[in-house]
Amino acid sequence: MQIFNFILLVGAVTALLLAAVAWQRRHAPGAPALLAMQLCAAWWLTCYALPFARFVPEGGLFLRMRVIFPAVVAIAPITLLFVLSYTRGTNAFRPSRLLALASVPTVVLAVALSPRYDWCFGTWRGVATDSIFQMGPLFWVHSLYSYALIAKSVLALLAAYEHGTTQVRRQTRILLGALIVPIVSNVTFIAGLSPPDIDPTPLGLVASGVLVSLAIFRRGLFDLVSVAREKISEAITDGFVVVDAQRHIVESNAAIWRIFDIEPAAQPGELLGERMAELDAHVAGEGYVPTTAEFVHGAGRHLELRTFAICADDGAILGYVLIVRDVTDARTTSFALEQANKQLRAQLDTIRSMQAQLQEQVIRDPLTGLYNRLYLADALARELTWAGRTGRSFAVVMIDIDHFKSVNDDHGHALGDTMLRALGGLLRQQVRPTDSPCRYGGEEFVIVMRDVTLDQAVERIDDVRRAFADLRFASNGTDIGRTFSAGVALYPVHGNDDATLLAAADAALYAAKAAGRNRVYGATVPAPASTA
Ligand SMILES: Nc1nc2c(ncn2[C@@H]2O[C@H](COP(=O)(O)OP(=O)(O)OP(=O)(O)O)[C@@H](O)[C@H]2O)c(=O)[nH]1
Repeated sequence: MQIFNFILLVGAVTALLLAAVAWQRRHAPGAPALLAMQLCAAWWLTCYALPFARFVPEGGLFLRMRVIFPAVVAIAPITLLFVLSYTRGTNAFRPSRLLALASVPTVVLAVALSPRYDWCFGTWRGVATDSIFQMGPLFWVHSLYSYALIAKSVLALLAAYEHGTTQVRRQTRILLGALIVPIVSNVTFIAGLSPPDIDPTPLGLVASGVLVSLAIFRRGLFDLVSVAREKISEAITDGFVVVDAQRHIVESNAAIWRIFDIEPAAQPGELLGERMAELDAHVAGEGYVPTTAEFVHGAGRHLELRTFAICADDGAILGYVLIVRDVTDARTTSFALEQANKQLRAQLDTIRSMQAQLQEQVIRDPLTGLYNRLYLADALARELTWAGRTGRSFAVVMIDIDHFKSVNDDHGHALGDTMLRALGGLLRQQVRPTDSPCRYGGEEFVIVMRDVTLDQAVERIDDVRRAFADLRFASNGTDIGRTFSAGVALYPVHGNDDATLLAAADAALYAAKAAGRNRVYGATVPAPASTA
């Protein structure tokens, strides 16, 4: 019996040592739960090792049971928490889940410790060391609940084993052993296979502690994973911070503090909003949605933020991961590119407008500003197409200033130019936007007039004729003026192509000149439309 007690005490010390190791690695997934697990085991083993029956002969064993109870009821839920945090890689749990896990043990503990209802849990028959424990209904509720949780833990470990790496498989193999040994010893006790006054469950816990030490020290249960994670998190240039559902900082890497240029959090648990308010806004409030955002921090630092929620199986949010990338360089480059693009676009606009100017120069007569002969060819082709398609008519008018040679000869070339410009101005003013007035060459002008009858065209040109005849030009103290003659041909009456129409208009002009000048003749109407 003394050897048995000695083994239990050694087991208790081992459990305490394991709890100390777990405390040192308390940020590793599973370490806090393992710490609690080992404290329970140490408590259980110590109570078992102490000779209660010797101190209190009457009911000493029952007293021992009562002192052990907190550890007995807590160990299965804590084991499940250990396995879940190890397999999921996080120590974060929803409070409602923790409460649900604690509910049955709390009720069992309350009933078992109450003197009135303690029989529900079990009774001791016999006296002192010869007593035998008779399990009550609550004992079975507690046992079933504990076994359900342990079964869930075993299944979670098996799943981790199935999907895990070689390293994880080695660890889970040992952890499965550490779970199964106490189960076997406990089943032996419950099934009555062990001596009635000896519960081998604590011995199972001792063996379990030995296996867990093996997993920690030989298989790097916490070290390998956390060291690798640390190395990776410090090596990556993106900053990250992990917060719980209440937005307390759980984990972060050096890059995030570098990016924000602030002192790292001394220890986990600080509020994100107090350290990095810009980030907090993206995960605060109801109705979280994953974010990809860009914002400017401090003096022109461009930061790109991505957020993810960490969710429980039922979708409830346990926390958030925020990843921040400094994209200042990329933005500066793209800004420079944008500027260069702007400049290029401005240059392109200049080239385009110069091109348009050149085009205008190609089709314009520089003296009068009217279209030139080159444009006339295009205008006539366009009108022919339009008239052919619509079945409408158009007129071709040819104008020639009368006795223009004498203006040059008697008053100088400059006055001749002024007169040509004046007629150009008149034509521009008096024709419709759809008409095309052109300088045909020398003192000859051609106008293409869209959608007119012959009479309308003659009438309009006659108005211009009168206006031009009224113009006076000063020369050496005297006023001089000139008139023009014009011939009008109509599509399709006088021709179906440009050459025929121009020839018809020219013939009418010739007739007008021959009839005494200063008049407008329609091509088919020999009689003058008007005379001066
Ligand atoms: N000032 C000036 N004169 C021009 C220009 N182009 C042609 N001329 C002159 O226009 C005159 C044309 O005269 P003619 O063809 O003989 O005809 P006209 O004197 O007008 O006589 P009719 O047409 O028969 O009434 C010539 O003296 C050309 O030198 C020009 O751009 N500027």
